[in-house]
Amino acid sequence: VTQSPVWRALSPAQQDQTLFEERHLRYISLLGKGNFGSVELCRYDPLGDNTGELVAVKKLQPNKQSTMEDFKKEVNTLSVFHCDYIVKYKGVCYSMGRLSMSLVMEYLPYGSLIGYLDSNRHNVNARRMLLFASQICKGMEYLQTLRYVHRDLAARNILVASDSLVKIADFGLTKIIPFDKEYYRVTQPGESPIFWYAPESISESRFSHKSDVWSFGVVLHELFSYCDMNCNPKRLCMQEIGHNVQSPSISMHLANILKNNWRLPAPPNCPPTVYSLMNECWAYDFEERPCFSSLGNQIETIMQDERE
Ligand SMILES: N#CCCn1cc(-c2nc(Nc3ccc(C4CCNCC4)cc3)nc3c2CCN3)cn1
Repeated sequence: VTQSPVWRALSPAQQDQTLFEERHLRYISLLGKGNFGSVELCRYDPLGDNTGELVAVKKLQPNKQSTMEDFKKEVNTLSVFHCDYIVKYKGVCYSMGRLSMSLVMEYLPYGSLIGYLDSNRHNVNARRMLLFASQICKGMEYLQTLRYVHRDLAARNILVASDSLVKIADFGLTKIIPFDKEYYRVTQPGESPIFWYAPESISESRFSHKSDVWSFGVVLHELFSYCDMNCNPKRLCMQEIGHNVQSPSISMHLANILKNNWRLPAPPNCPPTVYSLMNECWAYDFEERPCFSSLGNQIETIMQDERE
């Protein structure tokens, strides 16, 4: 279509396929809400005949946590990624005369890993979980080649494209590591998902590919727990810390129990090889943690054994 005479007649702005006109975005339903804003299911229907494509539109809720500046960074970050295991950027939609903007992405029909595993627990076996884990690994390996740290790797931010494909989403907290350092130090830790954080991230706000590896270990735990809310990482950590402990000393208590070598317990029926992989990711010293490429190889090996 982009070489037809009709197309050639359009102006460059009209040919820009990453620009979505608000008047053609038809709201269908709410897909997710967070401290970032909200994600809506819309149909982009310029012909007005319901033949348009379904898209996921993330609208920014400017609040104390996330500003328009952060949102623009998130849009720019996502727009440079081209990877089968990272949710696809489609473009932006400006409204109120460029005063507000929305991020348009591919719509993944099965939602987040949390809802999917909870409702498909009987037909998702260890092999399929390892397939998902290896895809997340490949996505993280790709991010690492571009020097990005995700900083919010968690099952809630993994989306399910089909019964055999998951993708990493939500790059609201993603940072690029400066060329002369091996880590990123955050100044203003907002709403921090500390139960997915490595010890050095909790106590020094220090983030690196190795802190993403720690979070990947927690995602493995969520996977093999079928994202059961009764044994999610936050609940298990709070049980250990003591439910009566209040913020902000929770992070200090969490840092302490991790320093004393407490770790999340093995999920029920979790293969011992998978639990030891989690514990490799949870090495206290970040230099001892495996890199994503070695994690990917180990997962492939375990998948072979699971097949036999
Ligand atoms: N990550 C992150 C946190 C923010 N967030 C992202 C999305 C998102 N959801 C989908 N798809 C989606 C979502 C839910 C359902 C159902 C599940 C059953 N209950 C009813 C709803 C179905 C399909 N596709 C996306 C996105 C972003 C790009 N493409 C939602 N929240």
